[in-house]
Amino acid sequence: MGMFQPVWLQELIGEPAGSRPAAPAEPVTGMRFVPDPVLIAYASQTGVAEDLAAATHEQLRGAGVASQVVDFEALDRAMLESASQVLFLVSTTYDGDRPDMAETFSHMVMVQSASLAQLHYGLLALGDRGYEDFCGFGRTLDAWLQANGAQAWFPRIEVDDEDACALEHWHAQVAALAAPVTAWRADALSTERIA
Ligand SMILES: Cc1cc2nc3c(=O)[nH]c(=O)nc-3n(C[C@H](O)[C@H](O)[C@H](O)COP(=O)(O)O)c2cc1C
Repeated sequence: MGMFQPVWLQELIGEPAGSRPAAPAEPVTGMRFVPDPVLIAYASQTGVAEDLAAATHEQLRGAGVASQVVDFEALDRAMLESASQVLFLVSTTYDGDRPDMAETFSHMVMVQSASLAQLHYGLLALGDRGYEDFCGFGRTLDAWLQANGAQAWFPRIEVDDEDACALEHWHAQVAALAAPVTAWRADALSTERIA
């Protein structure tokens, strides 16, 4: 085979190991929302995750991204299997347990498998390092999502006692996901003006 293979052929036949320098690992997809509405799902015991879900909803509204807030009481497998992008905000209570509003979801949905290969998500896990099982429910939920094929946009963000840095990191990640949407809309608008 000559040196100048078309790219599609190189991809088809592959290349011997070590024939080109290792490329940096790339995420499965870009860090961006697609133009579907974003589902914001929260599980909260004392209201912190609920308030953060509302703040995230406002943030997306400001960025021109449609979103819908739902609590874990209303969340079911069918909703997740038909969603393309979800932001989860969940706390841990009792001894590393889920909030009460996530009880049915835990017992009915998380004990089974689901088809979540189409799902991209971000997860904010609220907890307190003073408890033995830090962010227990957030970690269990994350493991279940991944085991069922869902793809995280970024590693789970864990929040110790409402730590401001971790919360800033969450909002920055949401802004990064929304930025291309905002840029795309601005671009479409300017194209319309020119036309
Ligand atoms: C009774 C009680 C039990 C808790 N148990 C845990 C726990 O096991 N692990 C943990 O990481 N955080 C635990 N926390 C901390 C909460 O997860 C944290 O305060 C969180 O911000 C609460 O969010 P929420 O208001 O949305 O429920 C507990 C808090 C309370 C009041």
